[in-house]
Amino acid sequence: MTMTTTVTATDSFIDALRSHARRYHDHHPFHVAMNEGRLSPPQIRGWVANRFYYQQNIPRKDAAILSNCPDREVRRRWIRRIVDHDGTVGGEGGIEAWLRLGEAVGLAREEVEDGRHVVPGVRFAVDAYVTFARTRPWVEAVASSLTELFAPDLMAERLAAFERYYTWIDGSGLAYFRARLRQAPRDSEHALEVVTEYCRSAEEQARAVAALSFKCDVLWSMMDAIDRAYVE
Ligand SMILES: O=C(O)c1cc(C(=O)O)c2c(n1)C(=O)C(=O)c1cc(C(=O)O)[nH]c1-2
Repeated sequence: MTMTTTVTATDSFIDALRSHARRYHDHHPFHVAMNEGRLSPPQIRGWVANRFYYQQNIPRKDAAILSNCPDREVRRRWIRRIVDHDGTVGGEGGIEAWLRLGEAVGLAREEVEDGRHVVPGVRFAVDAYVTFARTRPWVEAVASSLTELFAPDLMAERLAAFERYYTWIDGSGLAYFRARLRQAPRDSEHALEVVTEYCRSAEEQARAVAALSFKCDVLWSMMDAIDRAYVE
């Protein structure tokens, strides 16, 4: 009886999390235009340069989670995310791969790294995500990473769109997205294990769901700011 009740509560919790797919940024008009091949080279460049600010800050966000997390088993797996983005030596890691994407779309490394193209709304949204991870309970920060449940479908669609429509971009520049196709499912599976383990009460589960809503807002706000700067 207790068992059945627990399973049902966990299932509806997972459903509530997964239902956020509806609010994911793949539905944003800018992403829709990107995946339909309707963006110009300057618009693609604007997106790549702005998204770099997100990439740059993901390891700091994950380090904030590590610093707040008392569970050694969780830390052992979570630390992998930082290594994935930073690499361990020069020339490796997701941030480097994103810089190469920048080069492939015609942006000099320096102009991506120094953030000169980053618009205020993107900076504000990314900073809010890092602050959330620093200041909220670590399990909520883990829950906020669960947008990655929805990322692989978008990555696959994006890869196909780039190969089909944006043939002016050298295919080697897309390595970042290929790597995320493997990493995102592994990461989101772990994050889902953690939140289902730690969020048992209705209140804890509601806070996890709210954290994921917040993160959907972060991603959506970034797209709004990019859209405003390069499309409208
Ligand atoms: O391009 C995208 O649409 C997209 C979305 C997300 C996401 O859903 O948060 C991430 C990424 N990419 C990504 O590359 C990445 O490394 C990443 C880390 C995280 C996170 O919250 O910890 N999300 C994402």
